[in-house]
Amino acid sequence: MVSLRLEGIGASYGRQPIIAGISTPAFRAGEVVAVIGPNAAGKSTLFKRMAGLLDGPGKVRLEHSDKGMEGICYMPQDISANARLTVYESVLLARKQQTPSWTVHDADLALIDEVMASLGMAELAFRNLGELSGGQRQLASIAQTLARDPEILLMDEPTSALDLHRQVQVLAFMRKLARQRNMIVFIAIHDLNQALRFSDQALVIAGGTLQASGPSAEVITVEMLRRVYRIAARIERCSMGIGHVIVDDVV
Ligand SMILES: Nc1ncnc2c1ncn2[C@@H]1O[C@H](COP(=O)(O)OP(=O)(O)OP(=O)(O)O)[C@@H](O)[C@H]1O
Repeated sequence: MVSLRLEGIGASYGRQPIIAGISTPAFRAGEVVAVIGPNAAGKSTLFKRMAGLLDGPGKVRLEHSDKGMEGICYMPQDISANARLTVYESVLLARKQQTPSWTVHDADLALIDEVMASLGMAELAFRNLGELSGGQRQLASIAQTLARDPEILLMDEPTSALDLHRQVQVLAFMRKLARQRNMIVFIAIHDLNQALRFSDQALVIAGGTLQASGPSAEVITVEMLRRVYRIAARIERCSMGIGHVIVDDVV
């Protein structure tokens, strides 16, 4: 089963270094990894570097991968939808871009139906992309990404435009899918309570460098919140034993 480790990763825009020296332990198939940190910390830049969209020092080390770098799929934060396609067509197109032939098989259609049903968006299938709300566009983008059948998924704030019901639906689905399909799912996310609930591991990025990594409950601590986010907070366990961040003030 696939594993991924970062070794001294860096990236720049022009001459401006944005991230540097990011090394991690190995992440394993089935894990959801929350990538957290303040605005402009370098989370999207890290994803672009991991997906091979930016050059830079360091290595993305994959082991036991069937697809190599081809299996890394990046879902960007900004999702424009100018194409005159229905949601279904856009998901099918995303699926066929990954395969050598344009022939559509029953298995392709079954996978798309399953993904759209699991995301609770079957009723959007024949709507045009251009007429969707922000949240609906985000769901369409998630479906397109999943139809590519990635081994490693890099999702940049995939729930930022979704209502609470859909946030939980999508994050719970991603966690289930990571385990079922033996994927590693990295999710850049600002909601630390959702990170505590739905991720196995967390990476904290600030100022372009790695501040902490490890099991989410060990990484998202009162001390880290003060140091990295400059907030005074408590972390209290709910009746289900999951930690919740309660913010008292900025520091
Ligand atoms: N195309 C670009 N050209 C130049 N600088 C860029 C470019 N894209 C991002 N940056 C800069 O790189 C830094 C890191 O940006 P990045 O988008 O990686 O942060 P982020 O952690 O994802 O932030 P956020 O949480 O606000 O989405 C920022 O200072 C940003 O202004």
